[in-house]
Formats: sequence, structure tokens, C-alpha cells
Amino acid sequence: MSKKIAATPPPIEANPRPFVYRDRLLHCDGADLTTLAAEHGTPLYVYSARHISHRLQLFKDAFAAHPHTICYAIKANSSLAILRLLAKQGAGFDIVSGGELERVRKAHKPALKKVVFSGVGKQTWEIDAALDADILLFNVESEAELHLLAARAEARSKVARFALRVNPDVFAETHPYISTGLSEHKFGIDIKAARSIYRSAKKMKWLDPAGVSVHIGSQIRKVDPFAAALTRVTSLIADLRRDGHNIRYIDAGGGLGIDYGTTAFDPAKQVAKYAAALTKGLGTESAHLLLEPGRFIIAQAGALLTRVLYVKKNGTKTFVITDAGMNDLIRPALYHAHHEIIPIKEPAKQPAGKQPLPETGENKVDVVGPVCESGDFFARDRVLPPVKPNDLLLLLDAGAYGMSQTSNYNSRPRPAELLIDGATTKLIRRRETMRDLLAPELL
Ligand SMILES: Cc1ncc(COP(=O)(O)O)c(C=O)c1O
Ligand SMILES: N[C@@H](CCCC[NH3+])C(=O)O
Repeated sequence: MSKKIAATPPPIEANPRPFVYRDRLLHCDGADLTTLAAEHGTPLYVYSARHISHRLQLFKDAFAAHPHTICYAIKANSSLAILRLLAKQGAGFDIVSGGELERVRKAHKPALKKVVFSGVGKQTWEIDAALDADILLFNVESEAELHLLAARAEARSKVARFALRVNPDVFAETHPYISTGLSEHKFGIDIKAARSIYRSAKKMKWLDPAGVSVHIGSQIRKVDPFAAALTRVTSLIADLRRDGHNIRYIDAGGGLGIDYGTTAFDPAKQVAKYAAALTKGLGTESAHLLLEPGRFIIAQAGALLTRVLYVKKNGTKTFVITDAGMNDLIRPALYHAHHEIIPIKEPAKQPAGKQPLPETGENKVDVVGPVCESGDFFARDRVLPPVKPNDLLLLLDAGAYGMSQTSNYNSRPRPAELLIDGATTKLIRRRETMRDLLAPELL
């Protein structure tokens, strides 16, 4: 289902997000969000195709000097329409499950050739499916997995290209739940042990040691840890090449962060800094570079639209209760993540020195969902303009790890997703119904 939009959006460089006020109402690339909420209901995810493509292009431009493939990390947002959009612009994919492999197959089959497969717990059927699909590279995370890969490749008389995902023991400043590059983390293989594992892999006929991979975590804003990790990887690659391995790929992983706040953020500068750091880490070692960005591509292109159900006071607190809950966007509950929340109607400018807040009556509010947990919040003690029931709010930067981390907790149906693509609005996923909710149960 798609619909034409009349208005033209402002130039993309003006705002790292596609959401702007026009005639005092919020728009996404020319589409008015009030109308979209009325037509499609809330909660509703809205994405801008233009902004997604723009971010991919920024990555391509920043790495133009290196032979590279951008393998978008599907886990950030696995909507088929978004995968198709990226694949048509040349992207490959980083997958972590058989399910994500099937998504690539369904979205754009030729892109299977540009798939890298990461993850510490690959199962036999997933390895088999990836071998049959002839993916580009297995990022192997343990010796046991390497042996399983060798056995499955042999059973199919098929060569498996692999990279060991090494754990470089590099600290990346981010939330502890999404930091992955320290030796205490479950990810990868100790970089010191890698050389001897490559040596033994050389004896296995159906394995092709084609690369080395690393991924140190997510939402990393400073680029030095990326350079440090890659320096360790390239020193290993020099050793491996001396040992006679034909290493053609360096997979530098993903993890480049964005600004979830309101400080000036220039994505082009950020990715250029990132590219410079990786180039520094590469030194004189060259190989085809694989990059696995997720959040940087999709986070700011998307937002979650929700309607206020109730405003109430408990003690000194004022609660704004929305129709979206932690099952629709879990990042604040899980990581205490900050998402800007803006009203769909542009707040009237308050006269200096006055604070008329008739609806909420308080400057600071907690924005919470309907789920039966106190952890079900989107913001605590947040200063918001006056808010009343039926108002619409937009939770910004929810394009990454938003929809892909939704659940049916409290038996709540998952929201719909809209893609604003040029002059059209496309419903890319319909809202779940009660029938969808009950479908898998065998009674
Ligand atoms: C192996 C791997 N690659 C890529 C990514 C994407 O990370 P981000 O969305 O931070 O770019 C992740 C998630 O952290 C990951 O685990
Ligand atoms: N889910 C996390 C990112 C996880 C990255 C996965 N490797 C977030 O919302 O920030």
C-alpha cells in the first residue's frame, strides 16, 4: 500500500534527522505525521528512505579510497523493504542467524553473495543453509565452531571461506551490555591464539582462511578504539601472510555511534573520522575491507510515533502514559538509553519568564508505557512542553534496535512500519492483529 506526498522535503544536510516542523506540524520528508497517525494508528514506526540511502552513501564516500563492501548489520533493523533498499544500492549484509539469512534471500537474493555470518552460537542447520547459499564469509568465533564448519563443508564438498573473529582486548567506551572487544566478553577468539588456529585450519581441505574479523562493540563515539583494534588485527595479518595464508579480507565490524541528544552532529564528519582511524589501523597491510555498520545507517532515519493516553500524578511525579511501551522500544528500559521526545505540534514559544503549563502542570514528566513494569519508561524527569491526552509524541532515533527488538510482552501486538520513499508513503509492515498474536499456539 503506498500513497503520494505533495510537499518537498528540505535538503538532507540541514538535519541529521528527517523530521522537521512545517506549518507547526511535524513532517517526515514532506509527509505529515498527524495524517499518518490518523491513517495507520499508533504506535507506528516511520522511516525515511532518503536518509537511509544518504547514510549508506556517506559510508561509501568515506571509504572510496579502499576496496570495500558495506555489509549492513541486519540486527539493527531487519525490515525487508529496508534490506531491499540497501541491497539495490550495492550493500551486502552482516547476519547472525539463519532467520537473517532468509531475510536476505527474500529481500534480494543476489545479495547472498555479499553476506558475512557472525555470532558465537551458530547451529548446524544455520551453517548448512549459509554454505548452500554460498555466502561470502563465515566469521568464526571459536575453535569448536571451526571444526563444525569444516565438517559441514566437507559433507557438501564445498569450500568454506572463513575469518576468525578475533578478540583484540580493546576497551571501547560504551554501555557494558554492548561492548564486545574485551577478553572478558564471550565474543571472538583470543587474538594471541589465532595464529596457531589458522595454522591448523590450513590442513583442513574444505576450509579457506580468507580473512580476519573484529568487532569491538556498538554506539562507540570515539574512533581511537577502532584504530587500536585494527592495528592488532593487521599485525596478525602480517604474521598470517608470512605463514603463507592468502588473506584477502579484513572485516572491521560495525559499532560507529551517533548522537542521541541535541548537540550538533555531523554524520559526514563522523564517518570521515572513522575512515581515517581505520586507515591508520590498516597501516601498510591492504585487503578488501568489510564494514558492518548498523546503527549509523538506520538509527536517525527512523522514529516511533505514539499517542498520549493519560496524564496523571502520583505524589510529586507527573506521568505521561503513551500507547507505546517497552515492548515497542526497549532501549530506555534495557540500557537507560536516551531518546529525544518531541511533540507533533510545534510548541508555542513561551513568553520570557513565564511557564504556563496547563496540561501537565509540571515541567518535568516521566514518559511511560502501558506495560506492567516500572522499567517501562521512555524518559524520566524529562522537561517537555505541555502534553495532554490524545497528543502525539515522536521518539527520535528509533530506527536502529527499535522494531528489531520489539516483543509481544503483555500480549501486545507489534506496531506497523512506514517508509517514506521519495513522493510516496509505503506501509512496509502492517500492525499485528489478535490473530497474528495467537497464530503459533497449538490448542
Ligand atoms: C558482529 C557485529 N557486527 C556489526 C554490528 C553492528 O553494530 P552497530 O549497529 O553498532 O554498527 C554488531 C552489533 O554490535 C555486531 O555484533
Ligand atoms: N541493541 C543495542 C545494540 C546491540 C548491538 C548488537 N551487537 C542497542 O540498542 O543499542
